[in-house]
Amino acid sequence: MTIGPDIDPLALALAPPPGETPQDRETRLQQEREAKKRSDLIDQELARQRTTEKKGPKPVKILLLGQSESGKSTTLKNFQLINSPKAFKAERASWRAVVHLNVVRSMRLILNALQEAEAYASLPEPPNADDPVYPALTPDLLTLKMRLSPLQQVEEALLGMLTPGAKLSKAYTALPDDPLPGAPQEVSVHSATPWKGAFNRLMNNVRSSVDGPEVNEPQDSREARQLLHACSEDMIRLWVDPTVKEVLRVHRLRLEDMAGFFLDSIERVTDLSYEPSDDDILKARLKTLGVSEHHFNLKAGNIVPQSWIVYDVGGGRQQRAAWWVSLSFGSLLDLPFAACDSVPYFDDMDAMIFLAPLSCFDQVLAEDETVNRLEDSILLWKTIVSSPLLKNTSLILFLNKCDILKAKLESGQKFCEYVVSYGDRPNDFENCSQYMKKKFTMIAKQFSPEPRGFYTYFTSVTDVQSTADILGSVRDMLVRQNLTRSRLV
Ligand SMILES: Nc1nc2c(ncn2[C@@H]2O[C@H](COP(=O)(O)OP(=O)(O)OP(=O)(O)O)[C@@H](O)[C@H]2O)c(=O)[nH]1
Ligand SMILES: [Mg+2]
Repeated sequence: MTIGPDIDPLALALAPPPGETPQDRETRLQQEREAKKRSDLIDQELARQRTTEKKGPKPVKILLLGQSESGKSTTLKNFQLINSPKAFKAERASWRAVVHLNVVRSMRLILNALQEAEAYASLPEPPNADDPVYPALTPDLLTLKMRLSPLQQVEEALLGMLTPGAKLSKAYTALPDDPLPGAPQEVSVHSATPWKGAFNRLMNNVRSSVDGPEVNEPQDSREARQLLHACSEDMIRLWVDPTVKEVLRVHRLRLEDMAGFFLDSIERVTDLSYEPSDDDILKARLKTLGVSEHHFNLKAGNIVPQSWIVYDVGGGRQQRAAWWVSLSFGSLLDLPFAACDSVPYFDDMDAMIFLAPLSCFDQVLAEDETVNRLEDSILLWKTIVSSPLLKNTSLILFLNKCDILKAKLESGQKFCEYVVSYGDRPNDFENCSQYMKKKFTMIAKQFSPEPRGFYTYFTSVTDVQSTADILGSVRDMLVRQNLTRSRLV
């Protein structure tokens, strides 16, 4: 057959074969229907791939876990410092307010201890044998105490500016052995409250000038800083006073071991031109409530930037109750306090960084003074590694606060008095830290439902450089892990 100009080749190709029987026709139509179905499926798959490519590859998800004050938010700050330095810098004004709140809280703890010493002194009867014996307060100290009363006003003003959602956590009152009603509490902020944004917006119109660092600063903020600056000398006098040191010793309050300690830098941090350094920001303490997610674009070597999401949670006892719900039911977002705008699931995490502060071997929980902090960390670790929901999540263990552990051991604090199983091994950092590493590793091996990636680091996450190195190797390891997983898929 020849094809002439009046013959459509397509119609010819689609035409039924000559001499087709009804049965042949049915078979042919059936085959055509199946071919169409296959073609539609391929089209759908291509469309899905195009959408996924537009959205970019699946982000790497990391969950930060650990008890309160273990260093989760400080680790997050390191992520921000490395990966979003501009945003980190832009938030300095907010962190300055937190540093100031930390100073005020330390001061109020001292004033509270002085109050107790005064109350004991005024008792008509001599105290019982096991009552604390406080030194007599000098008239000079009583005057200082009175002169520092405006600090409460500073605290209220700073809190009010940071966010109406910020509140004084009840947790602090449980710290001293016998807390007085009205003891200064720890400042916390709910992760649902965009506190840094709110404060920065307040400061938005602030511009630098030769007259002062921030001429358009809101009046409340300026007044709070001026008041704190005016109290600076009195605060220093109070902090270095030998009677105060003795009162604190009797009160068993070591402020220098507490989170957010800035009393050795009062003059610097209350200066009117003070800008917090990176180290100050890492040291500043703000208790986390709820869950928050933070997005980063990370670049490793020649690999295209990868999107990472880091989840920070509150580690207090009450906050943890919610983790258990998540470990049982999956979603963090179902929790009443969650602040995430997408739905994060524990079982969808690529890795979990668990922070166990080794230095807390001689401390008890703020929420329950019958519980040793290190023991609490070990139990928490056991529960988390046993969770079936996290069985595919790589475990990254940060044995944290190594700087404080070293200092404590060097000052003669005995590890074996608190960790009895440590026995008569040497009381030095090398041996104590390796002992704890073995303990945590054994639990991970024994209680993990399935074999999984497990990496341990000795950390001091307030140290910017060493933490940057560690987070760099965590990043490389997760990039490799993801590549291996995608090849396997
Ligand atoms: N010296 C020292 N201080 C640390 C270290 N890690 C954290 N800190 C300090 O410990 C305090 C508590 O750290 P955070 O990161 O706020 O603790 P968190 O785990 O987020 O606590 P919650 O929000 O209550 O769950 C902060 O003042 C930190 O500066 C460390 O390795 N060394
Ligand atoms: Mg936190």
